[in-house]
Amino acid sequence: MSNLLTIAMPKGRIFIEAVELLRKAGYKLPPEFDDSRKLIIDVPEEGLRFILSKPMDVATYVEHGVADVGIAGKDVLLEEERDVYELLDLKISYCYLAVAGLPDTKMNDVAPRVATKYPNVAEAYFREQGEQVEIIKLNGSIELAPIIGLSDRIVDIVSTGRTLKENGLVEYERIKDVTSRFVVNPVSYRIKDRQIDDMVKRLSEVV
Ligand SMILES: Nc1ncnc2c1ncn2[C@@H]1O[C@H](COP(=O)(O)OP(=O)(O)OP(=O)(O)O)[C@@H](O)[C@H]1O
Ligand SMILES: O=P(O)(O)OC[C@H]1O[C@H](OP(=O)(O)OP(=O)(O)O)[C@H](O)[C@@H]1O
Repeated sequence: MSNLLTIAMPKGRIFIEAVELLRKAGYKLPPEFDDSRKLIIDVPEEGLRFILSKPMDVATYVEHGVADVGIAGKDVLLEEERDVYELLDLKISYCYLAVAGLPDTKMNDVAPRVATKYPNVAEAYFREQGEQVEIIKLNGSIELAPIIGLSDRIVDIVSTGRTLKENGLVEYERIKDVTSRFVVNPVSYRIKDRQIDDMVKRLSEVV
């Protein structure tokens, strides 16, 4: 195991906010963070190794211990239920999970279909509502599904609401608020408790 604390960072929209937060917490991160294609960036002066992964994969790296800690969306943690400790709500990348569809439509009585990138979240939500639905897993552009007749409803992320609006869809129910969380591998937390507690403390002072 490396002496550096390895942190799995989500590429994409959370990345910029997460880097900003770390800098606010006093970590000196080199300019290569802001414009790089590198997937592993060591910052030995801070005792840190960053690995840059797809947002959906952060908790996988942390669960397997190849990253000690990570920053992951609550949506991903709800969907995947990984064996990681969620130590801090970083309160960045705010959005929420919602059920949406075409306006003024009812779900099909027979085998209603729900398209989503979050099959487990959607399944659990409709089960709780006592509705049996067929889940159709998509990987993006979820809003297409009801428009072209692939599904009756979608379960997806809403932030500004612009994507729903511009595609003529409306929100039916709000499922869960989502922000990014600081997650930790349980074994790393035992072995590198001092480094991890220090990071949690510094981050919690700036969230
Ligand atoms: N519109 C949004 N506004 C704010 N936060 C969002 C939004 N969409 C997603 N998020 C949050 O950001 C995380 C990463 O979303 P992003 O769209 O960058 O990932 P992705 O769709 O998995 O990546 P990619 O588009 O590269 O496949 C999500 O897990 C969620 O927590
Ligand atoms: O309410 P808004 O501010 O419009 O944001 C919501 C949109 O953002 C996300 O999509 P993303 O941009 O990640 O694209 P994707 O379709 O590839 O998932 C999400 O899946 C919605 O489509």
